[in-house]
Amino acid sequence: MSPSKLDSTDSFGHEEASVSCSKPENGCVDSLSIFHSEKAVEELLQQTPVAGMDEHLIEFSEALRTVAKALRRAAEGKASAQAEAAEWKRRYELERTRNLQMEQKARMAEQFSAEKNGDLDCERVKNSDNQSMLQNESNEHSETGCMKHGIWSHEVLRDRESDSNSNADRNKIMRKASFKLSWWCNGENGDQHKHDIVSFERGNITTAERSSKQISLKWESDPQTVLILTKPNSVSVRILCVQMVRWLRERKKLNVYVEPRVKVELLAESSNFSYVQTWKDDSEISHLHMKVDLVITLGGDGTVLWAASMFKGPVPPIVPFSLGSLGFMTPFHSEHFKDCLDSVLRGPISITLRHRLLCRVVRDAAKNEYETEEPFLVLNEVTIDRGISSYLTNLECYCDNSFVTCVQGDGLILSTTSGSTAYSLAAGGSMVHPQVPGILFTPICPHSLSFRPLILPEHVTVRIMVPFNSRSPAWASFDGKDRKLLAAGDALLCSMAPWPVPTACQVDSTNDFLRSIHDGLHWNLRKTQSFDGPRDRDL
Ligand SMILES: NC(=O)c1ccc[n+]([C@@H]2O[C@H](COP(=O)([O-])OP(=O)(O)OC[C@H]3O[C@@H](n4cnc5c(N)ncnc54)[C@H](O)[C@@H]3O)[C@@H](O)[C@H]2O)c1
Ligand SMILES: Nc1ncnc2c1ncn2[C@@H]1O[C@H](COP(=O)(O)OP(=O)(O)OP(=O)(O)O)[C@@H](O)[C@H]1O
Repeated sequence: MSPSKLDSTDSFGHEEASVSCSKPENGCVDSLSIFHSEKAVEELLQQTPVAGMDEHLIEFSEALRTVAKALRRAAEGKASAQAEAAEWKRRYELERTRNLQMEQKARMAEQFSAEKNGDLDCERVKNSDNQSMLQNESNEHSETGCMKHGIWSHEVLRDRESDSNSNADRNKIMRKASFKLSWWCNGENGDQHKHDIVSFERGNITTAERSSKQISLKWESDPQTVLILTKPNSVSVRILCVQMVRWLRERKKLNVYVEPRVKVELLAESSNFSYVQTWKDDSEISHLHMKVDLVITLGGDGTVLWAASMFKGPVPPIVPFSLGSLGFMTPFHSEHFKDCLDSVLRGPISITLRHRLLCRVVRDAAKNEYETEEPFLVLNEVTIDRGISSYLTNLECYCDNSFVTCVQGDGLILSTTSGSTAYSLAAGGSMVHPQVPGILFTPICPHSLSFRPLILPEHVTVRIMVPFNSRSPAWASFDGKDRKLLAAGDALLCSMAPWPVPTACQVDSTNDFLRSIHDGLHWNLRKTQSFDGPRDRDL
């Protein structure tokens, strides 16, 4: 610190009044020194005025007092901003730790499940009559378990489910079909499984793992249970659902789950549908991912969003049939449903791993109790907008701990790459291949000429905060649903979720994406220029 000193001695030889104002190294004045300065001015003014004292000295002292007050206010403001920043940093660290823990938990659960299944298999090999079948399985497992031929992960998800109401079913083992995933990249052969993302050998930086790979799913045991989700209030969907349920049960011998509403519709059609399974209360939905091998959606993109929203953790592969108007994420045609499902059930199939965003609302009022509201998982986007308010939205945006910008406009969209062709596109964002991991940062009608959309990397946490000086609250909505009020001081934290949504492809993820932007959006449709006309003859 280097104190700057203002000394004055009046012309009558009075005692020297010393007003010191200390200045820290970062150039900001600290509040303690300002307090001393102000006190010194106060003391100076309280001294009995000496006859004939220069009026200028009084004016000067008044001015000095005003300056000291202003400096004190500034320092107080800074201190409170620093305290707030520290608080947010703490919350950010908490969020990061929580995400890491969640990922770790998921990994451990996977490992545990794989180990458990390994044990289960061994026991069954010993005990079961059907030894040969299990022997084959166990051979397959050991092969995939060691990541041969660039194939990752053998995931056998099984759970033992005993139904207490039925003796016959008591010992029934409900099996989830196991599958393996593999992926490839142009130019790579058997060497995909380097785990270093970036290697630095002999001074050359090379990347081994890139995220946009075509992923292929191969069943290791036959799928047995299918969940069908349908768009409500559609006659064509209802008719197709009836045909599909029958075919899956009678021809494919599969267990079929539907939503309670659909079960009622099916029973109204025929009492033969009593074999169709459903759930009684919503808490059972959280266990669905352990029972279901495959999810089929009959509807448009909204039905795919609906299906994804039902799974708050891992999502089984989804086969989306198109019965909507646009169908960006629904590549399968309902007319050919038998052929499509035959080939999906047989495998292998290309899948698109659609990344989701994990969004958490943090209330200012809940500063000290971090665990407040249930997080949301979105497949398309989270939108923060002005709702019914006619004022500009004012949103402070941070990426990890760095300030990004202040959005003044109708709002902001934080989108996945799958959502890049939805609301974000309408707001001027770029279209991005769904397998590119990243967070799109797209303003809605910003009142600024230079606010271009951004794409942020996958590993960041974005924080959107409604500042205290905002004229109105903001509203957050998740895939166009569940609106939440964000009052001044509240914030929304958003990061990449560990559970993507695997959707089956018609061809592969790139082909399907390009088909969608051509057929669905008529992207870059223009009449081809004719050959006749002027041309560069001399080049
Ligand atoms: N101005 C806009 O474009 C706008 C406004 C509000 C919401 N939306 C989108 O609607 C979505 C909710 O869909 P919904 O079906 O429940 O509502 P909805 O019935 O209002 O349909 C919205 C439209 O967006 C299309 N869509 C949805 N996801 C898409 C995607 N990933 N790529 C391309 N198109 C997509 C749907 O096919 C549908 O035509 C939101 O997540 C949001 O992205 C768009
Ligand atoms: N199983 C379901 N239960 C409740 N609501 C659903 C279900 N499936 C879809 N929805 C909702 O119904 C609405 C319309 O669905 P969807 O987008 O699939 O049909 P669409 O509008 O005809 O298709 P498109 O969007 O392609 O034109 C969406 O808001 C979606 O959230």
